[in-house]
Amino acid sequence: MGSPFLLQPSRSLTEEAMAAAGQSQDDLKRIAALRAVELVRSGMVLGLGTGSTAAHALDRICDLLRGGDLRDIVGIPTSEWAAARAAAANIPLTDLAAHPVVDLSIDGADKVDPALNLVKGRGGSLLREKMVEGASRRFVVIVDDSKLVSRLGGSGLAIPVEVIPFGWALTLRRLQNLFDGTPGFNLKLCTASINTKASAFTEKESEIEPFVTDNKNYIVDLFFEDGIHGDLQAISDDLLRIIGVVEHGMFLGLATSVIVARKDGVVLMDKEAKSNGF
Ligand SMILES: O=C[C@H](O)[C@H](O)[C@H](O)COP(=O)(O)O
Repeated sequence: MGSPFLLQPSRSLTEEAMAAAGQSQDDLKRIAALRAVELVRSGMVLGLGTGSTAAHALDRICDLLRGGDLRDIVGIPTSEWAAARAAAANIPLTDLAAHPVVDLSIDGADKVDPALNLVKGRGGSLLREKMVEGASRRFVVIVDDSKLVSRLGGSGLAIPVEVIPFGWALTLRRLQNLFDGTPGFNLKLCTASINTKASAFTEKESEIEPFVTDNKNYIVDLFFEDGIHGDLQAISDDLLRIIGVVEHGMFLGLATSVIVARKDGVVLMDKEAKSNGF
């Protein structure tokens, strides 16, 4: 990994641990975000993440631009939310057509497993996130330690799958069939379309139908009582083979590092060394 991306602690671990003690979850998100933004250099093409943790990174980038510590940044937003937030912060925006290679993406995650596989998309923008972060030389994930899991798909949190409204009932049945017989498996469709925070879930097709009336894609949630067992890549391939499925929220092998803010300090997980205290 090249030196521009080397994570150097800005303060001692002890000092950071003291600062983190007694902090709220949002404070921990901010701490992780600030550490990630230390990797941003003038002139970079940045992937701008979505969600409450990424918001702290955007705010910090904005402050650095305002203070003249960063210059010539262009950002590729991973959602309409990120675009609006970046525009308000005067971060110039671009897209993957103009910049097919992104220097650095910084984004939160819903869950992170020990191999740095992620679940993302609970904020409703998994497709754009996967496109931008998949095109990034480096993808740094920022989380508080509540996001760490031993296995994806458990902890009462679903794997979101984006589907198109056309033929939705057939797509749902195909998804159901894929995991038929999997212990603890349950499937629900969010009663909110893509790019909106899910507000309710339902399993009954009669309740789903009224919501599938526009041309927006929808999120189907796959619940696994005890997490996903088995080969995640094979499951990903099976999901993407279902016609009507656009993308899913498992981000496998995309994160280059994860910055975890805990009450006792900040931990870096990266591909070379799975869990380095720093
Ligand atoms: O679609 C949303 C994104 O994947 C978010 O990065 C993810 O949901 C984490 O969000 P937050 O930082 O708000 O917990």
